[in-house]
Amino acid sequence: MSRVISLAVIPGDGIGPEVVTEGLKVLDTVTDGGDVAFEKTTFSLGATRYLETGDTLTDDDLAAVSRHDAILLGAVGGTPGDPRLAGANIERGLLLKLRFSLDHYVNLRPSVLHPGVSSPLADPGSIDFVVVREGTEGPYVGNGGSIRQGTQHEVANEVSVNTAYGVERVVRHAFGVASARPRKHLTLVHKTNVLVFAGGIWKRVVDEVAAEFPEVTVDYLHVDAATIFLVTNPARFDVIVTDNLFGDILTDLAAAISGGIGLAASGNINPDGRFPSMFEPVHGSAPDIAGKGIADPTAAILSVALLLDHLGLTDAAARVQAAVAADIAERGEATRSTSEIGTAISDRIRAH
Ligand SMILES: NC(=O)C1=CN([C@@H]2O[C@H](COP(=O)(O)OP(=O)(O)OC[C@H]3O[C@@H](n4cnc5c(N)ncnc54)[C@H](O)[C@@H]3O)[C@@H](O)[C@H]2O)C=CC1
Ligand SMILES: CC(C)CC(=O)C(=O)O
Ligand SMILES: [Mg+2]
Repeated sequence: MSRVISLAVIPGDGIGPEVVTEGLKVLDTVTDGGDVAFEKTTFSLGATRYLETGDTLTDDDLAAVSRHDAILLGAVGGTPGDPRLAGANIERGLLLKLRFSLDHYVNLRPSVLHPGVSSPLADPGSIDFVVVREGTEGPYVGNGGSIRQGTQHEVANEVSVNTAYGVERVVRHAFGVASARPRKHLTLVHKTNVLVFAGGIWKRVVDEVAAEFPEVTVDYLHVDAATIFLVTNPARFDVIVTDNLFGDILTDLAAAISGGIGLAASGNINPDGRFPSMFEPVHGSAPDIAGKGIADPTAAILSVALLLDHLGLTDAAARVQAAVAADIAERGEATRSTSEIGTAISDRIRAH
């Protein structure tokens, strides 16, 4: 064995553990007999753990997770509105704390309409784009507050933070992604007509960095118009760069048009390599279907492919992607369980 990779596994809540099981099944298959071994440590973190212990992500948890080469996460969070979780804020206290502490400033979310997948769009054309979502700033940083809370005179704010440092590094990364793709096109999505300060910095930085990438063509869309074109002409997109909030929303829409949220994978990347990057499906813990064995594990499996690619294991990543594409192509209308899908994809990898 020439290389050992330490992997922190955070199955999380709801369907998280169900889809992570299938992701690991595929990871074990694709690395079986090779010269790379994954040494996995499972971390019990999430709403379930919070309800049992009152802990969300302690300093010790964070330090322990950080010591790994990479992280695979299922999903965290309980049923929206569950009063027992009202004070916990699992999403901010766990998921965002991980992304911020590990400096995951690139949130990479590819969307591809695979052959055989039915899109809700009448005429989707070709869908093959990647959203580069900023991962450590924007309105998600917790820069807000409320006065007179709970009264009729309450005033609440949630301020979007956009630093020149933070915007520039993610924009430069997005140009690099665009430059490496055949179409070499980048679309900035924001709302510069109204959010003049936040939008202004994004527009200025994109214009400046564009000069370093003359091979990349650039355009701009307001986020509301971007939602129109994602539905009417998704083929126009190659790389989208946008802030944390717009990227969150647009990537659920991107998933929906390209076959569903069960297929959408993502990577929270620390490009500098100072911290482990974290790979996870775009979807959440889906409490409405948890425990039924019907969640689609494909997004988690494709997240494993992104993880392998990030670690430089490009052959293994390509084998997982090919097996997923083949499985999707032959899916048809048949209903299979979460485990059956994971096993079918593993079997395809083994057979090739
Ligand atoms: N990265 C994470 O850990 C995320 C966590 N959340 C949390 O997850 C919980 C539920 O959030 P929701 O807004 O309901 O979003 P969700 O993504 O969990 O579910 C939205 C809809 O998509 C369906 N769905 C999701 N994943 C699926 C899969 N793999 N196969 C088939 N159907 C799937 C669900 O059944 C539901 O109908 C909340 O606590 C939320 O905060 C939400 C998004 C991301
Ligand atoms: C807690 C949220 C930021 C999670 C989410 O919806 C996402 O990252 O897509
Ligand atoms: Mg989201």
